[in-house]
This record gives sequence, C-alpha cells and structure tokens, in this order.
Amino acid sequence: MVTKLSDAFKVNHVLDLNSFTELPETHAWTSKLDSYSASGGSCTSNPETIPIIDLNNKNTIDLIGHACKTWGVFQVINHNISKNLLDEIELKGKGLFSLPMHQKLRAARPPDGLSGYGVARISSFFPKLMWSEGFTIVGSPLENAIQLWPEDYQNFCDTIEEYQKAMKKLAGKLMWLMLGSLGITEDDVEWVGCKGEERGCSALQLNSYPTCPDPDRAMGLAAHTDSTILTILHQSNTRGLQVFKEEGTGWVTVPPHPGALVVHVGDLMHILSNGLYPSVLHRAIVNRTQHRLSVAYLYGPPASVKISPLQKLVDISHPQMYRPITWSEYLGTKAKHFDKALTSVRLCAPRSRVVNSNDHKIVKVG
Ligand SMILES: C=C1C[C@]23C[C@@]1(O)CC[C@H]2[C@@]12CCC[C@@](C)(C(=O)O1)[C@H]2[C@@H]3C(=O)O
Ligand SMILES: O=C(O)CCC(=O)C(=O)O
Ligand SMILES: [Fe+2]
Repeated sequence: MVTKLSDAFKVNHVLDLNSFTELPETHAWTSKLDSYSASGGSCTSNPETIPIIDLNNKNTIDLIGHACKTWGVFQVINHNISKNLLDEIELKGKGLFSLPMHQKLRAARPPDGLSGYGVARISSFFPKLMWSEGFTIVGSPLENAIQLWPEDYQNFCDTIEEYQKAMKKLAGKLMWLMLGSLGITEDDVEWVGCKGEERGCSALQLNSYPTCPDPDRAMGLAAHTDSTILTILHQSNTRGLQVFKEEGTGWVTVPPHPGALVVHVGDLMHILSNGLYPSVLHRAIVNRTQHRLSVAYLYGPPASVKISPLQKLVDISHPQMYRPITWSEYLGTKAKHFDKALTSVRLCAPRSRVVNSNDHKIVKVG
C-alpha cells in the first residue's frame, strides 16, 4: 500500500477533476509502473467480439454458458429494463456528479462506511489516483439524498429505488441462467429462499469519468474483478470499459451497444462454479472529449450466507477449489488483499485451463 495516497483515500480526499488543464502528477500512471499503466497492454481490435445475447433467444442458456466460460462478460438485449428507466438513472447520475464539490462532500462515504460519495475504494492499492469519482448506494438512498438535496431528495430516491428493484429481478434471472447452464437447479442451492439480512446485500455504484487532459497517462478505474455473483453495468454511449482476455489477446473494449446491458461474472460466481466460470478482470479508461458515466449493479447473496462451490460441480477429478465464505467476509478479504482475495480462499491449484486472472498484478499489460 502507498502510505501518502492511502491516507488521502482514507479521508476521502476527492479532487475536483474538472478544474485541471494538465494531468496532475498524483494522477499520472507512468508506463514504468508496468501493469498499473493506463496505456499499457495491447488493446486489440479483436476479430472475436464480446457476445451480445438476446434474452428472448431460445438458446439463451447455452449462449450464456459459453460466454461465461470464454469471456466472463457479455451484453444482454431484450432484458425488459425500459429505455426510460436507463435514461432516467443516467440523468440522475449526471445531476449528482455535476453538483459543486462542497455539496457532494456532504454525502462523503465515511472511512469504513458502505454508502456515499468518494474516490474508488481500491485507490489505496495503487500508487496513483484514478480519474473518476463514485457514489455507492447500499440499501436505501434516502440518508445520502437528504444530505445532497435537503429540499428535493424524493425524485432521486424514486428513480434509484425503481432501478434497484428492476435490477434485482434481472440479476436473479441472469444468475439462474448462468447456473442453469452448468446444470444447476434451485434444488442444488441451499440458500435459495433465504432472505438473510438486507444490509450488505447488492450495491449500486454510480461512476463518473470527467474528460481528461492527458487520457493516455490516466486511469479511470484500475483493473479489478467484482466481488459479486454477477454485475450488471449500464454504460453511457461513450467507450471506456475494457476486459482482459488471456491467450495473448490483452485488453478488449466492450463497445457500447444501444440499449444493451453489460454482465460481468464476479468472484462469487467463480467460487460457486468451482472455477468453471472465472471472474472477469476489467478496467475503465478515460478520454479527452467526452464525460462518461456508468451505473453498476453489484449483485450478491444475502450477506451472511456461506458461499462455496456447488456440490454438483465437485467430484474426485474436480476437487473443491474454494473454502466456504460469506459475502461480507469476502468483501473484508477483498478490502485487505484486493487482487489476492480469491487466491486467499483457494484450497487447491486452479484448473490448468484457467489462468489466474485474479493475481492481476502479474498479468502483463505494460
Ligand atoms: C458490494 C460492493 C462491491 C464493491 C465494494 C462494495 O461494498 C460496494 C462498491 C463495489 C465496488 C464498485 C467499484 C469497483 C469495486 C472493486 C470497488 O472498489 O467498489 C467494487 C467492490 C467489489 O466488487 O469488490
Ligand atoms: O465504468 C465502467 O465501465 C466500469 C465500472 C466498474 O467496473 C464497477 O463499477 O465495478
Ligand atoms: Fe467492476
């Protein structure tokens, strides 16, 4: 960890990125830092493209299974989330991030808190700061919304709550399609129907990436995997999201597709599938001319349920690869070990096909 910047991170020092005409040193990700490099790593114009899956297609389940195995990411269309709701959440996000800094800081995320405004949580693991600001909502948005708009918080809350509800439904459906593609049914999952504590459950993360005076040396959101079962990402029509594909391919851009939502396989699906569906390493880069916004719905199980490889996927030739762990414990492990979190709960060596994409600092991208 880098002491100076991690101190800044702890007190949630957010700089107003719109006020810079040159990239400050604190945000300059040099190529010497190898895998930390912003411009580092080939970003291919790969002939292979990230699958776009129509949820009304009769082969959806197989297409999803194949995408999870080969990419760890896909886009979905015909997902039943209205364009109106997607436009509305984008509008609310833009409204929030365009508030003056002193107003946003009224809702600053406390050092050990879950919800609120601030720099990327993973900042403390990197020697440089990221060119982004974020707003996390776990549970009700009410408390933060009142801090931001004491007179007019209801409008924001209504959109967020409607979005959370719609995403929860879609995420549940996608989880069962993913598990279904592995031959798993509800009977195989002990914690089905277990409500658990709502606190600590799925989070909504609004990310804002202001235009950047030197985008090749800056990093929007550094390479990471999500600590989720799956994540549903709505990206505005500006490019920026990249996923890492092994086998010599490198970083691949996930091009915005009108109306589509991006789905990431997260670390908990990696565990549940006993390594069959590896979580996807991804990052966000920035650009000189267009502000970019993304909204991530980070979906997980009830916080206190023990997650472990599903027994149907474990046998003598496929031993259990991970120990049981709750989502809250895993988030704690991630906060401490970051890219080594998954390895730290591993019981035996990974399947030979799976490159350990989670030791991402060893991934050669520079
Ligand atoms: C549920 C969560 C996953 C997350 C940490 C959090 O408590 C809320 C924010 C999430 C997020 C979004 C941006 C990337 C990420 C790595 C981060 O720093 O905050 C993820 C966290 C995660 O998936 O580990
Ligand atoms: O902004 C993006 O495209 C990526 C956001 C992301 O990875 C996250 O919020 O976890
Ligand atoms: Fe992410």
